[in-house]
Amino acid sequence: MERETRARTIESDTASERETLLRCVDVVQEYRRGGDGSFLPWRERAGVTVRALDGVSLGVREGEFVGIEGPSGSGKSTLVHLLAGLLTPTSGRVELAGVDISDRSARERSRLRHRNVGLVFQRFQLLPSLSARANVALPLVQSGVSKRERRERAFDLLERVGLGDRATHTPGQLSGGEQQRVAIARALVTDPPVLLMDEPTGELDRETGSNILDHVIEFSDDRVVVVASHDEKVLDRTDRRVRLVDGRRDDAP
Ligand SMILES: Nc1ncnc2c1ncn2[C@@H]1O[C@H](COP(=O)(O)OP(=O)(O)OP(=O)(O)O)[C@@H](O)[C@H]1O
Repeated sequence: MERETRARTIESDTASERETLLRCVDVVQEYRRGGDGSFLPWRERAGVTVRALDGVSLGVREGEFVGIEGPSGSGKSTLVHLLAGLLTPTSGRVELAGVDISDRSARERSRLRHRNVGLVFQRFQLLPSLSARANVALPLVQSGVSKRERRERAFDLLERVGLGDRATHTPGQLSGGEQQRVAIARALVTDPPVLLMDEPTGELDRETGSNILDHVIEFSDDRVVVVASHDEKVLDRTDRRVRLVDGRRDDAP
């Protein structure tokens, strides 16, 4: 469906008809230097926090394709990681598919993420020893889908991103753009209600990037898609943009 038509359809729905599948309220995210909580030399212990997000709120309804824009270091990736439950906020609340995940254990967040979220990262995070098809099928193993169905669904997704003839190649035999397309196919294979992407088109040429976005837009019709990007061609195709500057929203929410 064309962007304009979709935007009108969404506007004409009432709030109660379209569920807010993703929400964060007043989230603050601070990192210690070293970020992962690793040991710090005593001299560095004082004043070592970086406030990456400073009171950000956002709600995304099903059917919406939302872009997150902002300068480098403004907190875009951090927000995507929080919405995916890969991080828990220093303060504030994150809800995924109606569940408050802010204080859930890592295991529970992982379970909710697996059920609800497809993720595409800046670096593709494919397993180097597996074929493209096995990489795409991987999330289905955890879901208990039969081997035959896994292969079929993975192959179907690879065809949709234009890589049907590369199904048996390993990531090392694929270009950066092809690996990115494998990563996008893997994010879609479980048919998740929420798709989160961090700079998904960085490695893609204009035409391939545009084709991939066509798939994503089709996919977003009754789901949530959030994309963090510097790419105007991507942001132009979203329903709305959220702008971050220094960890705060700089648009009119
Ligand atoms: N693991 C970490 N440990 C410490 N600081 C971090 C960590 N991750 C991000 N930061 C800091 O948090 C701030 C926001 O980073 P983030 O990666 O979210 O920004 P971004 O908008 O995605 O940037 P880019 O567009 O360059 O990818 C930056 O100041 C960054 O240096």
